[in-house]
Amino acid sequence: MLGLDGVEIVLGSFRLAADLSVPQGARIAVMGPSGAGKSTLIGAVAGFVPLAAGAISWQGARIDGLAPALRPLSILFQDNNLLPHLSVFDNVALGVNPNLRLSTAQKAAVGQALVETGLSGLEARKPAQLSGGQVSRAGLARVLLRARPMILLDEPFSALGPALKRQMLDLVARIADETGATLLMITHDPEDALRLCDQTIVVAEGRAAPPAATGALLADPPPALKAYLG
Ligand SMILES: Nc1ncnc2c1ncn2[C@@H]1O[C@H](COP(=O)(O)OP(=O)(O)OP(=O)(O)O)[C@@H](O)[C@H]1O
Repeated sequence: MLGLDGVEIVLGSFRLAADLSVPQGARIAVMGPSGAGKSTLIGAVAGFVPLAAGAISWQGARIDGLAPALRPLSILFQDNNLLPHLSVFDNVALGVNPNLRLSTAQKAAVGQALVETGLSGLEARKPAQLSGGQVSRAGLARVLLRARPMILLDEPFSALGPALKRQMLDLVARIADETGATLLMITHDPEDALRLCDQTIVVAEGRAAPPAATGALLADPPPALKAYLG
C-alpha cells in the first residue's frame, strides 16, 4: 500500500494537501483541472517535490526521505525519458544498471524487454531516429525491465494520436499485470481513466482526494471535476 499521511506541499503560493492510501496493485487515474497539482502530487511520490509536512510510505516503510532513484517506483514523463546520446539498447539497459556494464543475463533481459515492447531491430538507433510511438515503447521497455512496485505516468502519451495512445495504455496495463505494479496515471481523458483505472484521485482546490470508483465519479462528478470535464 502507498500511504500519504497528512502530506502538505508548499510551492510559493501554491499549496496541496493529501491524506490518502492506494492499495498494492491498484490502477489509479489522477484527474483534475490544469494547475491543480497533479504533477506536483506525482512528483512528491517520486521524490522531486519536497514535503512541507506529513509522510509518504510504501508497504508501511517511509520513503519520503529517500532520493528519487532509491524509491520503489519508475516514472515516465511527457518528454525527456530517453537520453539522446545513447542507443535504444543502452537507454533501456539503464533500467537494469545505470553504469551500463551488463552481465550476459542482464543483456538478455534487455533484449527480452525490447522484444516484448516491439522494438526488436531498433536497438542501435538513437532516440532522434525513432517515431513518437517507438520512443514511448523504449520508455516502457525500461519500466518493464526495472519491475519496480509502482509505475507513475505523468501524461507520457499525450502527444500521440488516439490509436497509438490506446496501444501504449494497453501495453502499460500488460506491464502492470506482469509485474504486479501499482499504477498512478495522470490523465485528462475520462476514457483513458475508465479504460485502465478502477479508481481515480481527484486533485482540485488544494487537495488530492482519496481514490474513488472511476465510473461513479465520472457519472456524477464533484463540481470542480464537472467544470473541468465540461
Ligand atoms: N517550483 C514551483 N514553484 C512555484 N510554483 C510551482 C512550482 N511548480 C509548480 N508550481 C505551481 O503549482 C501548481 C500545480 O502545478 P502542477 O504542474 O502540479 O499542476 P497540474 O495539475 O499537473 O497541471 P497540468 O494539468 O496543467 O499539467 C501550479 O499553479 C504551478 O504553477
